[in-house]
Amino acid sequence: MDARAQRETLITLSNAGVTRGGRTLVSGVDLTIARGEIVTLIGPNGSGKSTTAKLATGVLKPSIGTVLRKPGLRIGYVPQKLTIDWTLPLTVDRLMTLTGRYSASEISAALEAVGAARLLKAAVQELSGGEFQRVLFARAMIRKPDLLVLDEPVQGVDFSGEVALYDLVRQIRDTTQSGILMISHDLHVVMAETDTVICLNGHVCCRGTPSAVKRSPEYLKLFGERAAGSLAIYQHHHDHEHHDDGCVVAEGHEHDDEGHDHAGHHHG
Ligand SMILES: Nc1ncnc2c1ncn2[C@@H]1O[C@H](COP(=O)(O)OP(=O)(O)OP(=O)(O)O)[C@@H](O)[C@H]1O
Repeated sequence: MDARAQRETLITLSNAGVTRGGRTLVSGVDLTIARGEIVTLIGPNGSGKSTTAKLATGVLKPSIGTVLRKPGLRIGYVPQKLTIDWTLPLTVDRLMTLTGRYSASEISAALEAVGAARLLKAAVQELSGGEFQRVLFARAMIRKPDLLVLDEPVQGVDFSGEVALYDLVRQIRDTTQSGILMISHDLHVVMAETDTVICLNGHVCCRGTPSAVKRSPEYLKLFGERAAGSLAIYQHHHDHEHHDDGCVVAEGHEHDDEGHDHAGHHHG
């Protein structure tokens, strides 16, 4: 069965907007997120990205328009910043239980799923930027969310770490079929797998696939001619198939147990 054809819509914003004290923070946002879909919000500082994400998650109520969420929608949130008392010792397994009660096996499985199993007993203060982001992903995923909201998932991470984190986002999308709403605060990278980029500037400036947005006159007008170079699209050319067990299907072979050569992936 075609998974795309039966994708369940998780959230629908129709002409949604927020006003505060007579000021419009964002308006006219139409947006849907379905299961297995990646939507990325971009735009300059103060353009309404966080406000739009808060409308989607229900943290803010719309002043104008409507926001519909699938009943019982479970949301996992990876924050841009986490307020932690960095002077107190805190291990990763303890961090995982600060906002919910989970069994040791649930915690291990969540860390395993993001490639961070070995960090279980590590001190949060000693993690690298990329390791910390992975732990935050695990903390969001342990709730088995229908929708994962990622507020600037790659900040504080170097380029190879970025590549690894985008790989992880794709893997989470593929394995869990959760919807993903990403906020990119500094426009530098949009995942090529993003189904829809929504470029905000207090309203929806333009929208579409990453490459369509990059070429759109509204986008170029907003960010200038240099913009086309600044919106780097994180490419992942998937030129092979995977078996259910994750093994690569070698061309002309039914199953290749040693077929873990991912030379076909190009990151750039
Ligand atoms: N609770 C609030 N009350 C009043 N104004 C607010 C509130 N929250 C945000 N704003 C204003 O709304 C506008 C949009 O803010 P928002 O945080 O959504 O932007 P953003 O695109 O996420 O920005 P950044 O990239 O800087 O994080 C800004 O001008 C901000 O100052």
